[in-house]
Amino acid sequence: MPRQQFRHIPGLFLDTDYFALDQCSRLVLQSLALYERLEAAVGGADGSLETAHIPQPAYVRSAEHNLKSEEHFARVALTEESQRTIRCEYFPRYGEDGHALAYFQRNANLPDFVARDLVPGVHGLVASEGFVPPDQELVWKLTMNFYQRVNGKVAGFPFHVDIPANGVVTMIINVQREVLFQIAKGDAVTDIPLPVGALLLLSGESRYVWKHRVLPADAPASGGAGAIERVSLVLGFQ
Ligand SMILES: O=C(O)CCC(=O)C(=O)O
Ligand SMILES: [Fe+2]
Repeated sequence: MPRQQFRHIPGLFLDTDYFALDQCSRLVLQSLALYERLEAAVGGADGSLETAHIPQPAYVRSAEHNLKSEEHFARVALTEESQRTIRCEYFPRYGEDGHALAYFQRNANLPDFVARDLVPGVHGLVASEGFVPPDQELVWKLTMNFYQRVNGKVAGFPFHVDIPANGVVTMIINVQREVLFQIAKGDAVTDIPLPVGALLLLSGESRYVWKHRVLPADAPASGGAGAIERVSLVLGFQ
């Protein structure tokens, strides 16, 4: 991994070109197809959404006055190849307008394309980097983030710490659009631009103590309201 480290941010690693552009395009198409299936499954049925409490450390909550701890989700079952049923929690609006999130827990619930095209390489990476022994079986968690155009911008993700259930190590795979990622502890904020194809790995202090966010990005001139303008895939393991 031709990785970058950040001397003052323990546990953070960046590979700016983990995936080639054609691999990213494929992952975007596969993610968008899945998004259509999630939306079709919930069918605008706000009434049937359940409530989840998303724990955040007190220092994140007090700094982000508008941060809600309650989010609404639907349990969605999807049929993959070979009639395999996978289940996820789908949050049609996670925190802010224009952000939808699907959360897949455990290997048996990973979408086919993620299990086939993403996890083996990422498993190899974390093993070769010494985060896990080579033969250790890992339990994977996947968050798919879908960001829409809102008021001329591509929606972002406000400051947060990834919830413990996401895994001991979390990795953001940026597949569609360059964005500005920021990571902060106290008042010290570090800007990290993520190009398409980047993999950013958060472990240790950077994962559990520092908070991070993705800023809204400039939206392209063309493009309809409601279109997904950015997808990110976040993998974690336990
Ligand atoms: O969309 C991104 O790049 C960041 C996503 C993120 O921080 C998360 O899913 O926890
Ligand atoms: Fe995050």
